[in-house]
Amino acid sequence: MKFTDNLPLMSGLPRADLPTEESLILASGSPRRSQLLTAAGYEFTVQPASDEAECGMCSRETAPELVARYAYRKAADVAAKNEEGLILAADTVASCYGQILGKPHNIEHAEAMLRQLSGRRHDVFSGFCVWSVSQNRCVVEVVRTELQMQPLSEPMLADYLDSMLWEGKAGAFGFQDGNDWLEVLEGGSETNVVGLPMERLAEVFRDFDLLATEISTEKDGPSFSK
Ligand SMILES: Cc1cn([C@H]2C[C@H](O)[C@@H](COP(=O)(O)OP(=O)(O)OP(=O)(O)O)O2)c(=O)[nH]c1=O
Repeated sequence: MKFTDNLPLMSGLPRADLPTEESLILASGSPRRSQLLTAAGYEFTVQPASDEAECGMCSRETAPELVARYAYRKAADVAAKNEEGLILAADTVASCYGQILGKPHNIEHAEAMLRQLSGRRHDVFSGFCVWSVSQNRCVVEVVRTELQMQPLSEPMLADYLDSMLWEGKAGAFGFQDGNDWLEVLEGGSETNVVGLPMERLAEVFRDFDLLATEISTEKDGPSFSK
């Protein structure tokens, strides 16, 4: 089987007007998030958050709580460096039977994650934060998508590990990398799986005035449970 990172879901992505006059700043180094925003027709600059924004895993934290907290921290990190701007940050993890799977550290870690997911249902959660520096208000949202991974044969697993496409991807897989190895069961946002739920993002831009809350002084942002 040939694997390529090709984001087949690029047409017809929803786009909404930005809720403030500020320029959009993507606080993420993820190439997928840039590609999705570009494909939807947004203009933006990229300022990845510093690595420290994504640290400190709490043992009792659920996957949606974690991605909400990281998205908020990444947005806060970049907001602190800008006098104005509409900051967009996100974080994505996979979750399988309560275990949170982030980005693999190396090929052995990637293999262990893929063996764990093989043939199983699991969830992908993306949290995102839209933060207006001029208004000092933000929205944090989390979207869940449930997936079924086909059982991976040994040659398929070896091919995918050799391709190195797992690098930098939560759960060590790219939804965009295979042909039919992953099926969406519920929460049908394919863009959510690859790092940014474009449908919900457009709604949040549209309803920002209603949804946004004052930025608190709390380092990890508003408590989030879903
Ligand atoms: C599940 C899945 C994740 N991913 C990617 C999206 C994210 O880039 C990455 C999860 O890591 P994140 O920590 O969410 O993002 P990042 O490190 O790439 O970028 P930044 O922290 O600067 O925002 O996994 C895919 O590309 N395809 C998939 O199917």
